[in-house]
Amino acid sequence: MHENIDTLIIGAGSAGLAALREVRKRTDSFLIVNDGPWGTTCARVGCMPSKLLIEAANAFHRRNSFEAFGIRGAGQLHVDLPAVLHRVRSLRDGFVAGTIQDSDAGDRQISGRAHLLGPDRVSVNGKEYRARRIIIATGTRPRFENAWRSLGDRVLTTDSLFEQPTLGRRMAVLGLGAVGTEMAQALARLGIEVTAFVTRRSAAGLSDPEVLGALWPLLEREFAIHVGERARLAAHAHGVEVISGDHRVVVDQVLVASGRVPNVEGLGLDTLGVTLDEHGLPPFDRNSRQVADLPVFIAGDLDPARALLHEAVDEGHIAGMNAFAGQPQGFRRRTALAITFSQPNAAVVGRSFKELSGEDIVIGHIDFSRQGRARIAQENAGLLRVYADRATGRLLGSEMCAPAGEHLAHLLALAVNNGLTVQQMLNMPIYHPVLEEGLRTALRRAASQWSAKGGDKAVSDLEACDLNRCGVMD
Ligand SMILES: Cc1cc2nc3c(=O)[nH]c(=O)nc-3n(C[C@H](O)[C@H](O)[C@H](O)COP(=O)(O)OP(=O)(O)OC[C@H]3O[C@@H](n4cnc5c(N)ncnc54)[C@H](O)[C@@H]3O)c2cc1C
Ligand SMILES: NC(=O)c1ccc[n+]([C@@H]2O[C@H](COP(=O)([O-])OP(=O)(O)OC[C@H]3O[C@@H](n4cnc5c(N)ncnc54)[C@H](O)[C@@H]3O)[C@@H](O)[C@H]2O)c1
Repeated sequence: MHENIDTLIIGAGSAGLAALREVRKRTDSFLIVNDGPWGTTCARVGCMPSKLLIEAANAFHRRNSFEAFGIRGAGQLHVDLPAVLHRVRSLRDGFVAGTIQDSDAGDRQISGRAHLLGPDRVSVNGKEYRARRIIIATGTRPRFENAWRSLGDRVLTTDSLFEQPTLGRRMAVLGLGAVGTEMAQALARLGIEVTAFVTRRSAAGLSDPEVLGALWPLLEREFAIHVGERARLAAHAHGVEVISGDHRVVVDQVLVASGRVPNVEGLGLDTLGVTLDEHGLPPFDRNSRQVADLPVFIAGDLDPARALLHEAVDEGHIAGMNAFAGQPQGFRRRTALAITFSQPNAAVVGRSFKELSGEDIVIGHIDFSRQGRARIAQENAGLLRVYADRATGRLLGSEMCAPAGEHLAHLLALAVNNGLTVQQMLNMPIYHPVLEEGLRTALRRAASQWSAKGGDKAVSDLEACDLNRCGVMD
């Protein structure tokens, strides 16, 4: 026995729920299937609880600049970790409840693990469904070695970190991608003695060695970083021993942040009749999300190319729309934008330094250690670099670790998205005193390289115009 439906969505994360919004506009004959807890990775164990922890950590960290501001008594403050974690969960639960409520599909949502039986057949909880269209959005899970399970709650991932009633005094963090960088700094700022283990000198997804070179010592000022062999974990009388080559550290708990793996096991992608790649994924078009020429679409982090919330949501919408299009359409994707919420914020906008390698580019920079507004706020650290095409002056990308970098990165993304040149960016008004003046310095330095005279002062931000026709006051 089987049931016929029009559309079946596998996975109710941010991508699956975005697809659901499109599907509901087009048919009532749908089913969304989710394995495990509802409420999305982002709200439950990802973006939201991590930012909640970071905000608490940064609030406490601000006490370190109080003396400089002339505010005394900061030494009296202390962190109540159970209270911090309670607030994280409490607000997080509200975000999760909102997500569940907004996406409620009544009896057309079921809990269970879906297995494909072919491009139009899916089994869930022992029942077979035949669907005209299938959207697969099963996301990822933290990379975790089976051997570590015996160490119980001493080895955490972001799936379990925020559920802890409290945390140990000493923690190791494996990996300094976005998760590791954000969490290592936040835990250190909450007073935990953190040692990060990495296999190579890289952090926060930065590819520009100068920007990484600016961020690295700032991180090292807050927690120890060991670069070496892949870390091994062993039970120890006083916790867990983390071993990397000759380097050994005993900690109370370990946070594994060494990446995420796509949820493809047991999904039955091999029944689609197409060749799977080394990650177990079928061939699909990144702009239309269609798998080969099948009525099957892929969305979200399952495809690791752009494993970020706004991209997962875009992909869900694209998949949902294209599932009903006679001829699936390719959508122009947004300018790349990735922000790691360390302090200073690390960000990559547009094309990264690595992606531009070998191209004829002009680079402008600003070192925030002497930037006015950053000094006023006692946040004067970091480096921002902009990359522009030498031939056209168009801004191509940027990498940074900068105070309020999250906002500067959005401004730059808007410019890259709209194909603006460095000179066009310099035409925008910039207030005083703001951090954007730092960005302007970087742009001016880039612009000065097109000037015959060279040097910062050779460039005017305003384009010359006929005095009779422009610059007239109303
Ligand atoms: C700690 C952390 C912090 C993050 N912070 C940010 C951030 O600040 N900004 C940002 O942009 N991004 C952030 N991200 C990334 C963001 O969370 C993801 O891009 C997003 O959640 C991906 O959504 P998704 O729908 O692809 O996957 P998910 O939300 O994981 O949804 C997939 C769903 O499919 C289910 N599933 C799996 N297999 C099956 C099956 N066989 N049958 C049925 N259901 C199945 C899963 O259980 C899950 O519920 C963060 C991630 C983490 C881990
Ligand atoms: N602010 C944000 O937008 C944000 C925050 C967190 C996560 N995310 C997203 O979630 C996804 C997962 O992030 P992530 O940081 O877990 O993964 P990641 O793949 O970005 O980083 C993992 C890092 O761990 C290193 N590593 C791998 N094995 C290791 C080992 N054995 N020991 C030490 N280091 C090891 C890798 O070289 C890599 O640098 C990413 O796609 C990221 O974009 C985004």
